Amino acid sequence: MSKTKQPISLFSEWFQKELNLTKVQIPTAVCLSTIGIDNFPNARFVSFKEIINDSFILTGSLNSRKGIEIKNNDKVALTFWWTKTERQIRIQGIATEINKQLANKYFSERSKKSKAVSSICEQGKEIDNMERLEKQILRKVAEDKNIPRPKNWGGVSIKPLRIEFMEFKKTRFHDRKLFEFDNGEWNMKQIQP
Ligand SMILES: Cc1cc2nc3c(=O)[nH]c(=O)nc-3n(C[C@H](O)[C@H](O)[C@H](O)COP(=O)(O)O)c2cc1C
Repeated sequence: MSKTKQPISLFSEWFQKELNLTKVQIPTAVCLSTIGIDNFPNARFVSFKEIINDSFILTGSLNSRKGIEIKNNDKVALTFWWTKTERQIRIQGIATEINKQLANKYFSERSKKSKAVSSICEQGKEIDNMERLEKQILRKVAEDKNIPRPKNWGGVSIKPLRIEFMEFKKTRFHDRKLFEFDNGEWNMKQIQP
């Protein structure tokens, strides 16, 4: 193993390059994998917000399936695939809940419609009456006042322990750099494609 460039700055560099080139609607999409209560892995796309203190921030409902799974097991994975630069980034790390102030900040940046959906819906629960639920959301949007952050809406900060950067090559001899955090520092090894 050799010491090398810090992976967080490499991530930011790669992300910025993709953002400069891509035209996709949600370039921040990332696959979040959790370990289910039933031990099945469970994956879904979410939106990557930003890096704070070398950790990756995501937001959403805390008592949905992903929230419950993270509370039960804080080991998670993130997988990015960027089509313009043909790069994949795989991250494994430990998730912790972000504080209320930060959750308030992210919630305040959401559109009124998103705020209304988050405050009315219990993400993942079965719908008894679709029409009633939609009406409740519309009523909430129409109310001429600020919608406060529901207690069950927040975010997680994922502290990475392993980050793999893969550059896809037409030759199939893909470039793979695996960074592992050990004893307070990052080590890198080049791994076979
Ligand atoms: C591109 C994309 C971005 C998404 N962003 C988020 C997000 O930032 N937060 C979130 O809770 N759900 C987001 N979702 C919805 C999730 O995929 C998922 O349906 C929801 O979080 C419920 O997952 P759960 O039942 O595992 O908790 C996004 C979906 C897509 C396709």
